[in-house]
Amino acid sequence: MESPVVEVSGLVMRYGDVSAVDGLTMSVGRGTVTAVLGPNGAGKTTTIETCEGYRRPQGGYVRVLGLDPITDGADLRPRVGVMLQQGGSWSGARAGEMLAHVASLHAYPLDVDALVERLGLRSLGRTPYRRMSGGQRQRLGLAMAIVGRPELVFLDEPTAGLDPQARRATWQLVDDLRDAGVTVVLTTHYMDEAERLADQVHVVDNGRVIASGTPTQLTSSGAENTIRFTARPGLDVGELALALSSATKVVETMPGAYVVTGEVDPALLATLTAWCASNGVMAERLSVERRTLEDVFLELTGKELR
Ligand SMILES: Nc1ncnc2c1ncn2[C@@H]1O[C@H](COP(=O)(O)OP(=O)(O)OP(=O)(O)O)[C@@H](O)[C@H]1O
Repeated sequence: MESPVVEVSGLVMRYGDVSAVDGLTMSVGRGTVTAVLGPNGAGKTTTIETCEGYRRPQGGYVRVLGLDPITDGADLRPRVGVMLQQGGSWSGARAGEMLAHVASLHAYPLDVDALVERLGLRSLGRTPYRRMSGGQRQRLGLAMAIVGRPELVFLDEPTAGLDPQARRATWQLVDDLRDAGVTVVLTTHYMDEAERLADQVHVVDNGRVIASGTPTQLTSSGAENTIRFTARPGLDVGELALALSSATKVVETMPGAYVVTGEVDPALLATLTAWCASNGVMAERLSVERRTLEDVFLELTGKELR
């Protein structure tokens, strides 16, 4: 099997008495988009910053492109793009200048002008960094992370605080990176973003990975999904439930409104419609509702605030 692009094994990180990362293990395959999700303070940023070589593991190890991010930092820097949660630019610098500077440090940079256009940074003109809005800084940070055509990009909350247009532009850019074979590791609090972008999701809580999989695997594993339909009131829900399977529940929530919960698969749907047909029932407005990644996330990490 191809070796992972990022390998984190048993990582332990503490800040004084605070355990930030507690034996975290995950790997990232080449050319994939991986989302790291977790509540505030779960240890995502600490883990990513360790992969970027900003922190030294206190336990376990981290390999990036097969190298040690600290001792092999000089080899890794031209190959890895980094977008930090907090900007990282000189207060007087202008977007075009910053990008041109970062581009000049790389052998085969992207076209700076095209990138400026793409991320809507053109209108900034001579605006210095300190006067840019949060979203503009964010977009500049993203541009700086990718201008050097890296093989691997770390994006820490790339769309936090962005307006819907900029969010979509960022998503498109991540899609393009994947198409170009670039490996992307991102953290996000937007579950729809993870669902939309990620090939692989790792859910982190209390400094450990507590679930991993594709968004579809996570939303369908052991899933209690739901079918809703309307029909004439007073159907024999007990008999219907029996016809479906022992683990399925059927409830008439209001006269004529039915909710079926259980492991919803194609066979169950077929049995349901067959039962309706043989009982002369016209099921209307039938919909299958899959759990969202947000539902799964809240089930895994609980609902209380961190
Ligand atoms: N420099 C630091 N000094 C002390 N404690 C820190 C420091 N950085 C992080 N921590 C603590 O380590 C834990 C993990 O923080 P981290 O920033 O890695 O979490 P996160 O998952 O990225 O959270 P968020 O989603 O809020 O960005 C938290 O309890 C945090 O308070």
